Amino acid sequence: MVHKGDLVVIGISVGLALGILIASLIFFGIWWYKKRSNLRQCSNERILPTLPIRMNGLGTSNDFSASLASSITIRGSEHPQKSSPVSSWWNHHSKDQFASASGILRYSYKDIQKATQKFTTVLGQGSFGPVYKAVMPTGEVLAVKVLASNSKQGEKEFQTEISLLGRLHHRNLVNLLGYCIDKGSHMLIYQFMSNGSLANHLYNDEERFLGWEERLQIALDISHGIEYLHEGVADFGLSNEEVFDEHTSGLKGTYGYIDPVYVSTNKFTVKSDIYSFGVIIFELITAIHPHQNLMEYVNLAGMSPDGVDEILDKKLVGECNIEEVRDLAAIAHKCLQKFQRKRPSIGEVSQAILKIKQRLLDREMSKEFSRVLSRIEDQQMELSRMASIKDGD
Ligand SMILES: Nc1ncnc2c1ncn2[C@@H]1O[C@H](COP(=O)(O)OP(=O)(O)OP(=O)(O)O)[C@@H](O)[C@H]1O
Repeated sequence: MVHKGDLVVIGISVGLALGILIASLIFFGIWWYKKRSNLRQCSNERILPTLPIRMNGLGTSNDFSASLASSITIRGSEHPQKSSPVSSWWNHHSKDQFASASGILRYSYKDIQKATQKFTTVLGQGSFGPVYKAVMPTGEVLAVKVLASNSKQGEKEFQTEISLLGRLHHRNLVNLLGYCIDKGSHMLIYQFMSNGSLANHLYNDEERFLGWEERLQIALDISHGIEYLHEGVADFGLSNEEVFDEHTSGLKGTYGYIDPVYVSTNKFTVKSDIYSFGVIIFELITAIHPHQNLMEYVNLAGMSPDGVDEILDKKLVGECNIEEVRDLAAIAHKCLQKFQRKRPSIGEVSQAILKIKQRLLDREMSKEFSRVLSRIEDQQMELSRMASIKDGD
């Protein structure tokens, strides 16, 4: 026989046990949900790594720079900016402006509009859109590439690309410093190259003349820049296989430099860059622009081993070693091979250019050595002449 009092005690006990069970379930549920969110956040961070903010010009020291293929800008004596003015500028702006996807700066449309004087300071035009000079309130000078407005790329996709581009650091590549995605515009913000483009130096008579040794060095620097992109950035997924195709990217590149295989197949590979580089090497040798029938001249010159002598830049005639010119032309011809598999890798191109450069340096050294020797001989003759005069006395 169960008493009424016992029933009450049992009821309370069961109620308490149920309450504790439900509370534990709720607590466990919240804990489990938080853990899941943290995990998701961690995996997102792995995809979009947060990088330290870089200041313009820091860590770069080289004379010439190249971005992929035809984008060749000559680096001048940019002085590294001290971090303090940038930091103080930072303090004067709202934090939202700098919400960065990858550690590089995010600029507002308004700031870029002001810095480019309402987009009137055009530096040049590339296949992705116009490039403007921007002077920031700190005095910092930047180059702003405004991407074509028909881009359907979403903010997240754009930021993912920025985070990849922001991880590229090489002394022969122009640094990406920031970006702007605002009012439907997509912009990339680069370190400003005060010496302008290679084309400017080759085709503008008012610019300083580029000697043979400098041109060889430029070819080598470009080669090293491309080598970093092709072989030094392992986690970028760039390989001998297709890099991207027309369906996702659209046909891009400047007429005259684009690999005909890419045009006909829409498949872009590292060998397409090799082709573009071949065109640039011939520009360095001939100072003929691709739009001025460069390829016709090159094809004619390719018919004989010394054919390049006929198309050598007139300013270089008598100013350089013709064997070195022919060797560089031979490398460029290989880069322009019709079949991509016959084109050399960028590593092979760098090695071949390096060999020419080494020969040039050896030649310079032996010239200097003979100069010193002949000076010593002159001095010896002068000494013995003086000695014979003294003996005569
Ligand atoms: N960082 C920079 N500093 C100074 N001038 C620049 C800079 N970047 C680009 N320019 C100028 O803008 C022009 C266009 O550059 P952009 O990189 O858009 O295209 P490109 O290299 O000429 O061709 P492509 O679009 O085929 O790569 C260059 O030729 C150069 O004159």
